[in-house]
Amino acid sequence: MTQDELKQEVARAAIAYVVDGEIIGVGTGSTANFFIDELALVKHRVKGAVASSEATAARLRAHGIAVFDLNDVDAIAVYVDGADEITPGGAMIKGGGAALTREKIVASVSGKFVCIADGSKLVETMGNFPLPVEVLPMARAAVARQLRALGGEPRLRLKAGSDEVFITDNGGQILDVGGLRITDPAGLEREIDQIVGVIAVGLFARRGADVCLLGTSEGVKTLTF
Ligand SMILES: O=C(CO)[C@H](O)[C@H](O)COP(=O)(O)O
Repeated sequence: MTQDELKQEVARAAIAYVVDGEIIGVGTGSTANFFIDELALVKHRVKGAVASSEATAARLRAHGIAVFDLNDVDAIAVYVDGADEITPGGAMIKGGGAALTREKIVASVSGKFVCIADGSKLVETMGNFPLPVEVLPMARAAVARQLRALGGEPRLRLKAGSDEVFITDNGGQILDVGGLRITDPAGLEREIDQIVGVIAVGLFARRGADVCLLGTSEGVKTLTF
């Protein structure tokens, strides 16, 4: 099976977690896009969705799914999103698609985080995938120095195929931090969160996944944490 077929399988499996009559939290990225397309097939069952990015909001609306502002929503039962890496303990690196801050906010008010990922995302120790850190543009160099002091190798994210700096939905910039071997995800998350100028770090350890639907050649495996 191709990686895209595995993503589609887990996206389809995640529909089992949709709660009737509720507002669903929806993540960002190619796997989340497959989920949105599956959600569209059962859209009559849900009240609508809270989106973790402008791209996700646009895709939901294109399918005729109502998009709610998080400020108008008290609680979200289920949040469905992909990951760049996930450990057997449910900690994740996210933000390859640059939506880490809004993803973290929506996940923080959600009762259950359902991670959907192809099997290549499961790792014993995170860090092969450069850790995204969203920063205020004026603090970029100062934050980068502190990330270097933690042993990381930050690189400013550019727009694909261009020399222009990538700007997030929030007006932030992203430092992709290579060279880390993340043996204490919650500790590193806390440490990076404390750096002044950081908007959010793409480590989801203190609020990790509750369930991971992992796409493998033997079918969808369900990991619960
Ligand atoms: O965190 C994310 C976006 O900010 C995505 O969930 C992550 O990058 C995985 O993406 P994909 O489903 O395309 O592999």
